[in-house]
Amino acid sequence: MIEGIAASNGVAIAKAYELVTPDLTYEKRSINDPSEEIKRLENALATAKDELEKIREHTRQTMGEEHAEIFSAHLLILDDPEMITPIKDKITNEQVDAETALDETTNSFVEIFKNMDNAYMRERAADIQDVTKRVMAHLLEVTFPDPALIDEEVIVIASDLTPSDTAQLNRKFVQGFATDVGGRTSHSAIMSRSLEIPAVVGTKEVTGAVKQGDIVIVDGMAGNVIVNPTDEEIDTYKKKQADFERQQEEWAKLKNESTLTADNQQVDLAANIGTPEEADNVLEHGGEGVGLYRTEFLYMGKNQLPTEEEQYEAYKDVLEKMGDKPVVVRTLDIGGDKELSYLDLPEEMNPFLGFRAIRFCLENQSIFRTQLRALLRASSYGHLRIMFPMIATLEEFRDAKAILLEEEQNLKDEGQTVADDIEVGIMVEIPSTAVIAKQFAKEVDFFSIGTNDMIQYTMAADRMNERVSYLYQPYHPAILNLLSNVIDAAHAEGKWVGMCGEMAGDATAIPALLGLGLDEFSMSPTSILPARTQIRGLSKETMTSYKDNLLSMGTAEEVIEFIKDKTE
Ligand SMILES: C=C(OP(=O)(O)O)C(=O)O
Ligand SMILES: [Mg+2]
Repeated sequence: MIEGIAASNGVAIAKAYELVTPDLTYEKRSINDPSEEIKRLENALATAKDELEKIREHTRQTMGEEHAEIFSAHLLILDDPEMITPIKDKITNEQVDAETALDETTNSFVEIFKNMDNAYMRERAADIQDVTKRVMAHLLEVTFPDPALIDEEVIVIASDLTPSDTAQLNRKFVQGFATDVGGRTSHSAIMSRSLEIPAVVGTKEVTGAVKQGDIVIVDGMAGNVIVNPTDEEIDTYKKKQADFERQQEEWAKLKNESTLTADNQQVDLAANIGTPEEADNVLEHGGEGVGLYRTEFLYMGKNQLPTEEEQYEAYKDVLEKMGDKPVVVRTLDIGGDKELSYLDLPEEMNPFLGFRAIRFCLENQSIFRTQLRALLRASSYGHLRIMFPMIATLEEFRDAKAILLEEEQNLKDEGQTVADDIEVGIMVEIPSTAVIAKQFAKEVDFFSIGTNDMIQYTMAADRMNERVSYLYQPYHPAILNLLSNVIDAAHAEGKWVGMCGEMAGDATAIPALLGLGLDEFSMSPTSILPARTQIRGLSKETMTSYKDNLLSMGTAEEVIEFIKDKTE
């Protein structure tokens, strides 16, 4: 049994599918028979084309035309004589092997494209690199894994899964996944919860311990992975799986109830989503709104920026689905573990502390303005709230809001309708903002606390790094004091406070958050009904009476003990 971090509830039992990037190193060779090498190259190109066509078709069916386009771009490269002829010429003229000719030729194209003063051409560089890897794998006769092509029930085993790998996983076949690295709040873990795929992350060793085809059990509740289980173990976990399903049926009975505490105080339970389709999940799980729509996923899994029209359609779709329930849309929060290869931003030493989110948007105003226009145009189709991510200073908020107001005016001048009740708020995820929440509260309409980042910045413990995960402590008194400061500051100005970090759905944290006065809890859709069940059993008045005790404790352990003791 391998222990890791429980990332997404449920139990899965299936064959292992190893998702590993193959070793693509090769030795440069001189050759005698260029025609033989050219034949090898042509075969590799043909296999790559075949695969790309299948992937394109699969993506078109599962994710739509727009996402399939990237593969059409890849296919064009493989058919482009300006790319392929120089590779063949190099084999013939320099008498080198196909691997060397492919690598050196494509590298020189990548270098040229990367340095062009044109975003479109820079995007082509990333495409060339992607297809080259696939062709190279076929030349070297190593397997190139394609998560999108999985067509039998498996558990995906990987060192790490990027958010875009995770987005490609097909829920019908992928029963669960387990990774070496990552934490509960890394974005692949968050996505596994929205896809409702049981997952264990941060095991440090699962890729070493599991071979392709081994039978694997993933227990996403306990955070365990069992490799090649005995029949007895399989029976035990099948029972656990059935218990979990029964429990879900119990929770489902509260789907249409409002969220009231035992002493009749109301709180709002909203959900976090990454795609418009997930809005259906929110309603299915009884969500009272969307507390965080992470729009960056609209920008991922493709090879260029989404247009204003594409964004408008996506926002309108979510707003219409949610009807009069509020939808908090967060503007682009790119950076950290969410990369956009086509923007070709320079690598940074500390991406989580780097050029990301609102910092990027204020410097790339045309990208930001396009998003704001799409949002404003969609605003009349539902109940929209706009939220800026990673706000560290008041100036950032003022600048972002000024741009929003300018775009609103521009649209009105063009004769477009814009809703007149859009609240504008910020994520509180940087300690500087939490500390001076009082000053911010005078200017914003609401706060949503992003504990995923706030904890990593307060504790100086990378949320993705399993080696420091022991320091990533949601219940640390420093965190509780920051939360309390933000909530009190907002309430003093008559503003509401939500939380859209993963802590909002955490059963140990919920009693404390209720006591600190949090108004809105936004979580993975699947956490809503268990949270509602729990909150109906808690008295807000009693929890509030524990506030001073909680804030004056010395360690996270003491906080956990105290909460357990008071809620058992
Ligand atoms: C909700 C948050 O944003 P993200 O997880 O997307 O960084 C957060 O930081 O808590
Ligand atoms: Mg964040």
